[in-house]
Amino acid sequence: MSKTKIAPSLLAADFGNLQRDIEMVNNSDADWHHIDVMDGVFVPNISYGMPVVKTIAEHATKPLDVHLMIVDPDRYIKTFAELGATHLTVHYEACTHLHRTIQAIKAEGMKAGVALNPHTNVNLLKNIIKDLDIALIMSVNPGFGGQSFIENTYEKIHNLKELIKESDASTLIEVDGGVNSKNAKALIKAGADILVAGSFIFKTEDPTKTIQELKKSTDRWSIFEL
Ligand SMILES: O=C(CO)[C@@H](O)[C@H](O)COP(=O)(O)O
Ligand SMILES: [Fe+2]
Repeated sequence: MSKTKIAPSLLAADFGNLQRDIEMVNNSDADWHHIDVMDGVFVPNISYGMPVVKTIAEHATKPLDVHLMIVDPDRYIKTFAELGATHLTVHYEACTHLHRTIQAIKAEGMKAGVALNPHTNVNLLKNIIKDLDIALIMSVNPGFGGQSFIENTYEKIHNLKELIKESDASTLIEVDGGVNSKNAKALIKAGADILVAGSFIFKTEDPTKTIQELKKSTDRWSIFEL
């Protein structure tokens, strides 16, 4: 099993000190910056738009994992590529022509991901899984940070892992929402490759240390203990 990646979600950062928090992630053991873009239509919240993503991209030194919670994401694929996104994830529930959307993301030189809401069955990815770099399982309803983890996520990850194996695909499984040091081990055991964590990291006194401890544990679990 390869090492689990940690992607702090900047949605939980202090926006009054955004540069400081981006630099904290740059200088930490984290692997990616996770950037949540919400439109107030697909989800009942608006996070931030292009000028903020541009600022994040200017200061970030690690891959930019952009999670689009917007309707009709095709309209903005090129823009996010120009802004510096390295990974672009769209929602299954927001795309009519998902295959075309994934092709368009790849054509812009980005890794392509599809996110599934908690109610969406992982088997719906069967006919596209080989084309996906990432499948993102939402472990809360998208739209807000700081929500409680939904327990049937483990089963969904397990089933998705089976689908990936059966299909001979190399898709990575990302989990997003309510992730912390208590559920991380079981998530990795179920098959998660990337853990997104917002509140658990940014709402602690020393986020750098929280990332360091999470990374140390996940390295140990993914390599030696599972
Ligand atoms: O996409 C989302 C929410 O819609 C996430 O990326 C959250 O930002 C994760 O925050 P926590 O649940 O870890 O606080
Ligand atoms: Fe997210």
